[in-house]
This record gives sequence, structure tokens and C-alpha cells, in this order.
Amino acid sequence: MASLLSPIARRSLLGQSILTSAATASHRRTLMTLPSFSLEGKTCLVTGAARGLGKEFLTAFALSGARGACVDLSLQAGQSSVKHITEHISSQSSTPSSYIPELRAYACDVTSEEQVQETWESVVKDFGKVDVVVTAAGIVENFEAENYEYSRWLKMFDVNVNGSFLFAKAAGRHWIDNEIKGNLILVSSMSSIICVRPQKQAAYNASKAAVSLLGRSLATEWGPKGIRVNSLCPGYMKTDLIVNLLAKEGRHIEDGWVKDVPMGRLGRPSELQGTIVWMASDASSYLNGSDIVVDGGYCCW
Ligand SMILES: NC(=O)c1ccc[n+]([C@@H]2O[C@H](COP(=O)([O-])OP(=O)(O)OC[C@H]3O[C@@H](n4cnc5c(N)ncnc54)[C@H](O)[C@@H]3O)[C@@H](O)[C@H]2O)c1
Ligand SMILES: OC[C@@H](O)C(O)[C@H](O)CO
Repeated sequence: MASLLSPIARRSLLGQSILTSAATASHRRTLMTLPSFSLEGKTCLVTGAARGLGKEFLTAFALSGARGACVDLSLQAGQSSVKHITEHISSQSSTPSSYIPELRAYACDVTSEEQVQETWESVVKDFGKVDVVVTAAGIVENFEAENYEYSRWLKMFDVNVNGSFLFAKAAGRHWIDNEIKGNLILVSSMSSIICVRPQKQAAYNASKAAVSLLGRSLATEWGPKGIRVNSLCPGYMKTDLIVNLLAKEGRHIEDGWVKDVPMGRLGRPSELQGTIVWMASDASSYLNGSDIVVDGGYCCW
């Protein structure tokens, strides 16, 4: 068939088939992507990484070449997460056989200033430095505001807001003292912007709004030092947090949620991997003080 084509068309067809076979061959080794997305040489610390979105983020970082610290309440759950991620990465055909990510687990309650400080010191001792911090530890619960116990409100803010601030502070100190152009990603929510329905969650919504504004405030304070701070605002992603909430509220709620999502479905946690790697890497080098919404279109209404 090639002989029926003009010389130019023939050359382009030939070039295309050479490119195609080269791409196929390189696919077997590793997939091509922009080098700026690589996290090789970086150390990433993720809170709440024993499960859910935090674990997903740590997996994405390790797949992109980073070493990582998994911070969560239980050491055992953190170690099991690290083991699972390491096995997953080792089984990927695109992972060079020489590359085994160094991942370590640390037990820490993010609401304790003392524990955050101790954990930070241990991570720096083990890895030498930290380049990226993601604060994914968080809780949600649903109560009408008029019946909400004040102690529960305080707990919500303690984990979601104070826990984010304590790790942000430790990271900022480390980056400023060591002149590191660090990268902080606060896990907020689409609930920082809009009110979801039908579940009542004034405390959660307010806590996430605080997280996002904390992020923009730190972006202005630390931007001049080359430190970037952004918030990730996911929509409904099917993690244990959402599964547990549905089990409590009734599964019918899910049908209502899905109707409110223009894409007509809830998100899979793995669908945040690309966004978090982009935010953590040099591929987003001019991103600072932004709330990145990944919600299937929920916030468009
Ligand atoms: N799943 C979603 O749909 C969704 C959407 C938007 C935002 N978010 C946010 O993403 C973050 C992670 O959510 P998820 O769905 O993975 O939840 P998850 O419940 O599956 O995981 C949360 C993790 O945080 C840890 N954690 C809780 N309190 C802690 C504390 N005091 N100290 C240390 N670790 C603690 C838990 O042990 C758990 O491993 C939360 O901040 C949540 O608000 C989730
Ligand atoms: O974006 C959705 C989240 O904020 C949250 O998981 C939900 O609002 C819980 O009800």
C-alpha cells in the first residue's frame, strides 16, 4: 500500500511506523511523560496515609520516584500501608528492577503538637530532609448544627484545621531554616466552597473552609521564599470515609449524590493520583495559593 502513496506521504507513514514501534518498545520499559512530573530525589511526607486518599497520594509519589513518610495514628496500620504500596510498586512492569522506594511509617496524632514535633524530627533524621508535605489526615461527621455537641465541633477543628496547621508549621520552619523550596499541599474539600446535600455538616464545611484559607495565607507568607502552598479540594471519592458515611446514613443517599455530579458518578481515589503528582512536582512550578477542585463538576451548579 505504501508504494501507492506520494513520496512525502510514504516518508511520513514510514516515520510514523518507526515512531510507533519505538514507542511500543519504550512502553515495555517505562511510559514517556514530561520530566518535570518526576519526583525522583524528593522526600514526601503524607499524613493520614494508612488508608484512603493519603495512601493513594503516597502510592502516586512512590510511583513517581519519591521516597516517603507515611504518618497516621496507628504504627501497625501505617506499616501495613507501606508494605502494600511497596509490593504494588514492585509489581508494576514500568518500575525499573533496581528501584525500590524507601517508605517508612510513623505513628502520630496530628492534633498533638508534641507528637508532630517528634515525628518531624524522626522523619528528617531518617531521610535527611523533607521536600513535599501533604496533610490528608481528616475526619467527617454529620449532625444538625442545633444538636451538635461543642466537644465534637472542637474535635473536628482539632484534626482538620489544627492538625494541618501543626504540620504546615513544622514544614515551614524546616524549609525556611534550610533554604528549601518546599511544597505544601493541604487536603481541603469541595465542601470548603459549597454545601453538599442532604447531609448536615456545618462543622466539616467550616473546617475545610479554614484549611483552604490557611493555605492561601501561607502561600502569601512563604511565596517570597520559593515555598509553594496549595489546597486540593476533592469531590466525593469512594474511600472508607465515604463508605462508612453511606453505611451510617443509608445507601439511598448515594443516588442523590450521583445526581448532583454532572459526570454521574462518584470519584475513584486513584483519579486524584495525576493531580497530586502535578501539584507536588515542578510541573506546577507557578501554582501557589490555589484551591484545585477535582469533583466531576459538582461545584458547577
Ligand atoms: N473521600 C472523600 O470523598 C473526600 C472528599 C473531600 C475531602 N476529603 C478529605 O480527604 C482527607 C482524607 O479522607 P479519606 O477519605 O482518605 O478518609 P479516611 O477516613 O479513609 O482516611 C483518613 C485517615 O486519616 C487518619 N487520621 C484521622 N485522624 C487522625 C489524627 N488525629 N492523626 C493522624 N491521622 C489521623 C485516619 O487514621 C485515616 O487513616 C480528609 O481530610 C477528608 O476530609 C475526602
Ligand atoms: O467533597 C466531599 C467531602 O467534602 C466529604 O467527603 C463529604 O462532604 C462528606 O459528607
